[in-house]
Amino acid sequence: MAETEERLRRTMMFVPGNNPAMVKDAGIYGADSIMFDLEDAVSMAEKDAARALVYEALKSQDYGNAELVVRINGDDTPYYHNDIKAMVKAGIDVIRLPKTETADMIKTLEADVLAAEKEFGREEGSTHLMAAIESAKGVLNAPAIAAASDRMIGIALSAEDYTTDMKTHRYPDGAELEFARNMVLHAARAAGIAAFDTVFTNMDDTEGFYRETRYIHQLGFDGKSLVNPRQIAMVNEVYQPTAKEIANAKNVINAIEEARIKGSGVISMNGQMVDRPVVLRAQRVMRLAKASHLVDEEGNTIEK
Ligand SMILES: CC(=O)SCCNC(=O)CCNC(=O)[C@H](O)C(C)(C)COP(=O)(O)OP(=O)(O)OC[C@H]1O[C@@H](n2cnc3c(N)ncnc32)[C@H](O)[C@@H]1OP(=O)(O)O
Ligand SMILES: O=C([O-])CC(=O)C(=O)O
Ligand SMILES: [Mg+2]
Repeated sequence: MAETEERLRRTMMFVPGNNPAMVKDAGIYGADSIMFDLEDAVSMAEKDAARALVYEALKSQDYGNAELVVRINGDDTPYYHNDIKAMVKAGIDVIRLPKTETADMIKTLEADVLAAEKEFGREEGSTHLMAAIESAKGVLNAPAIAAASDRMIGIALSAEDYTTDMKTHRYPDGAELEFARNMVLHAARAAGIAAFDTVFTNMDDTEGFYRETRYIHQLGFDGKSLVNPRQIAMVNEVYQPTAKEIANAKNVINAIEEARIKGSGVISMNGQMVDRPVVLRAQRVMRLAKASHLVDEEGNTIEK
């Protein structure tokens, strides 16, 4: 992937760090990002064993092109420093801080990660960060959290803890999450990083999962945190562009290329103005189409 090209992050799947079979096989399902969990999926008694298991897996398993993320334990726990050290030593791509409430928490994490990179001889700055927003305070501070470090690649809403903090619970229509979703999304976009929607935990409610995914796709989220591999294909299906969107994107890209050759940055295509934002959207559609195996590297439609 070219350095400047935006990475697709439609699916970030939680994998309980204390489950050897799940940790071993996590790469076979095609998630864009695999998120090993050392926090709430792991009981206190298993914290050290889970950290060791994930460390060994990162050193020995091949997870292909998936981005590798770990959700560490918070800085108010005795596990936080050991989690950071082990994961940086193992060369994790991204550390996800749970229950992030302030920009200072990210700045502290950044300093701790830098110290670990120096200690274990890893390239300084190579460990990226993301924050999970799980409380009213976190939501209100989301813009500062998202902009707290150059290492930040995204912020995620975590609705299970958030609705508990708000003294409510999750409803099918999601009205209780409207403000938080919009805050997280705007904070991410303003900082130029990715926005992730929260998990959907009722594995039997396929219709509800599709409804929620279509909704967050419409809002503009990059993707969702997931708890089960069966959810990956459903998210990809919602995020894959339609044949009409792909055809239109190709026309836009061809038209702007012709305009560029003629020395112009804006042209009219079937009565519609085509300029930079339209081109950027078209390029994103083509990236999604490639990732969804609907077109090849050259942009030609793959016949099914
Ligand atoms: C609020 C929060 O903090 S959420 C984040 C913390 N929670 C988690 O991490 C939970 C992760 N998810 C899970 O543990 C499970 O998916 C459950 C408990 C939700 C459902 O479990 P099951 O009903 O057994 O799932 P299912 O039958 O779909 O499993 C099918 C296969 O996928 C595997 N699998 C299921 N979930 C995962 C996962 N998250 N990661 C990797 N593999 C998984 C199973 O091991 C099984 O593999 P097998 O066919 O080789 O035996
Ligand atoms: O990050 C998530 O979506 C899962 C989580 O911890 C929460 O909802 O509290
Ligand atoms: Mg949580």
